[in-house]
Amino acid sequence: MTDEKTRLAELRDQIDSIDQQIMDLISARAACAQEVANVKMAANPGQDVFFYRPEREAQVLRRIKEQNPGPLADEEMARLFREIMSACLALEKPMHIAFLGPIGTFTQAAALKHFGHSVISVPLPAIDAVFREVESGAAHYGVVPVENSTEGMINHTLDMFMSSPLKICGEVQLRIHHHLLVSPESKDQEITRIYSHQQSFAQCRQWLDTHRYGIERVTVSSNAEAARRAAEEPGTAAIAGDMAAELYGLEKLANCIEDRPDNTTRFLIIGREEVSASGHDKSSILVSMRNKPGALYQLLEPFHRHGISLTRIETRPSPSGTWAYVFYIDFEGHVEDEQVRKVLSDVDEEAVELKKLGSYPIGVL
Ligand SMILES: O=C(O)C(=O)C[C@]1(C(=O)O)C=C[C@@H](O)C=C1
Repeated sequence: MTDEKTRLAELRDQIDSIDQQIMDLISARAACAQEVANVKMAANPGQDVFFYRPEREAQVLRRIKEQNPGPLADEEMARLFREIMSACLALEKPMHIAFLGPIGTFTQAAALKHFGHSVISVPLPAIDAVFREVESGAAHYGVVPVENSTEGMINHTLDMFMSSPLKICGEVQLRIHHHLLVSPESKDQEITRIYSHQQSFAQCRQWLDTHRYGIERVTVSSNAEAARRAAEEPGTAAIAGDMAAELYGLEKLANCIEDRPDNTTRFLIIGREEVSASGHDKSSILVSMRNKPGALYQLLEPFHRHGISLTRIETRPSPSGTWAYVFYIDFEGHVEDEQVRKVLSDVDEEAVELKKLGSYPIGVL
């Protein structure tokens, strides 16, 4: 044998033996998770058992990122553990996750990034349908988009919280890369029409005006639907992401055409229960104030006084009357924290209505 062959054979023997150890350890971990499920069921006989623990998952993934010795990148190591935990949770209870579909959307990519690939993901046609599926108990959790770094808030999602009893259980951010996609048959043809979702057109406006000026742009209900049409109609293209391209066998005419290279969408995980503190959390509330001078100051002043950082404030028209407003506020901390408790009590005194939408771990992945 040559030196190369000898050395490769040695290294591959080492890899085989390490793989065996990894497998034994993953199996031991999975058996532990099964036992955790037994303990949870025994402690809550006849009740709804919450097998998925977002705060615990966030703590596990944070520790992995902190203690990762390399050479794998922290994100890569966390992704591997994300999948191990996903498989362990599926052993405890297979999770049904509703998401804004159809399959191949960025929301599905966000759902899989957050929960891993061992969940059953259920596509639904609209944001309110995702809420209803979780409210009725048909799905354990739901995933909906809430804001994009280029285009701003997704108002439909914010407005759903005014009437829904659901809680926010988590958040996940996804870098959004859009491509100009065509079917292999259309690759050498003239493109006369481009399909996409209205948000994606907005995120690629400058690129389209510069590189495909004058071509008809047709808005459809999702990027995946755009990809489906481009796959079926010769001479058309779609703006969509990698998942949709793969699903419909499309090729890239142009790669990463979003106007801002940091284009990111934030998604919320919605569920029926409150999440305990993970040590690095965020909270969301909806507040309506009396329409009087200084109302906004009165609302924000307690946050300053108690040293709580706001991460977002949005104004939405109130369903209760013309020119009345509801504020949607995200801030750092958990409702179990002393300072947050004080802020919320001060805000509650001044507000017409205060609705706590949930405290949840700040996205780890
Ligand atoms: O710690 C638990 O409660 C578990 O169920 C175990 C485990 C894990 O695999 O680490 C699995 C699912 C939960 O979402 C969190 C953690």
